[in-house]
Amino acid sequence: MAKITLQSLAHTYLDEPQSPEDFALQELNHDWNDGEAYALLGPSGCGKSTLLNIISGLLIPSHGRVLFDGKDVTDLPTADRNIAQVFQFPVVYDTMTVRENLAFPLRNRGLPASEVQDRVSRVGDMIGMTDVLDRRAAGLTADAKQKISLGRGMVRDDVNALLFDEPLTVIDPHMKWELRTQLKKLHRDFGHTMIYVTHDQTEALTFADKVVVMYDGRVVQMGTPVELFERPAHTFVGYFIGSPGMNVFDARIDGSKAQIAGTRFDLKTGYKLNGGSTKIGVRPENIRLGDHGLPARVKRVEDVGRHKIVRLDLGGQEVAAVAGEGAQIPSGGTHVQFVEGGVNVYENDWRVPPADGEPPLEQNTKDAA
Ligand SMILES: Nc1ncnc2c1ncn2[C@@H]1O[C@H](COP(=O)(O)OP(=O)(O)OP(=O)(O)O)[C@@H](O)[C@H]1O
Repeated sequence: MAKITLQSLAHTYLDEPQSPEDFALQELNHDWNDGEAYALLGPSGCGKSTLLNIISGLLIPSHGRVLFDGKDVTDLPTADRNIAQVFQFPVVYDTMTVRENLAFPLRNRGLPASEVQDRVSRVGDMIGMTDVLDRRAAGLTADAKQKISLGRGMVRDDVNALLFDEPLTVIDPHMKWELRTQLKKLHRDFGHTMIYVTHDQTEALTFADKVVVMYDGRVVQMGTPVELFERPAHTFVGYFIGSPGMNVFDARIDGSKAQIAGTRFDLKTGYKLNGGSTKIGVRPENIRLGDHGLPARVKRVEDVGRHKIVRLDLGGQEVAAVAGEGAQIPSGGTHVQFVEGGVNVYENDWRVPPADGEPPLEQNTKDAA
């Protein structure tokens, strides 16, 4: 396995870029640690495939370098990077059996027959295809063929990295869950460096140690699922992660005092700001309804099983709050309060940490007084 370093990496598909908007990938500098599982998450067109293709060698970046364990591989073709890749759609040899397909990357490298057999039966089990190992791939469904592709990607344990580009798109929902669990187990057992591209937050958050969130050609945050949830570095991360996403309010902030829709309140901690546009982000899970706080009006209540989502109007801004299954929701006028530690402050859409430092993350969910 290898540590992957991206040095001043950027990419434009244009020959003569005129402005930052002409870049599909804005400049980034990152280390992807050896043995960690990363998810690359973001909406369509944000640059995920561009970045993955640069790492895999399918695309030579217009700017910057890619290093594997300190060795510059920027100009090396995919075949010389010693990586395994699984794409959105199956790549299998139809004339071969499932077993031969799975064994192919191992035989190619001259592994002894007994080792090939061992690994193939283990991977066959992992993808739920033990019973059909001796069937030809030609007659199988697209779903089954994609499982073979996944298995082939996972069968070698000597690759620098395993790269997945939306590999579960054609898999049925139950098997998706199963395969994700298996991929996680594979990572625990073998410690591959894995990069998994997806636009599905559930997939990203359940699979990865670290999630890399991309937006508009930029990496806006690289963090653990808890960090992304509790401290979104950019308002986009707050909005994109979570269901519903984070509420983002236009706010005036002066030291430790804030004002939303004409009502002032105490943030309990100060923020050093530089005169940019300021916002406050609060997760729906960190909003309580009651007799005190910011005046709001209940617009509707959505019952989603284990909890309710309350949609409110706060001075013209829409707010979502999560309430317990049995909670009594007032109709019409009410007040909203923010849970202490559940408030994030943003300037020009980037998070500003409290001036006196961050409290530990696990203490972040105490109820407000
Ligand atoms: N071969 C290409 N030539 C020109 N522009 C491209 C090319 N491939 C991608 N782009 C552009 O680069 C930007 C990033 O695309 P990319 O495919 O990397 O995004 P993505 O996040 O992987 O999207 P998706 O999830 O839809 O695959 C988009 O604006 C896209 O139109």
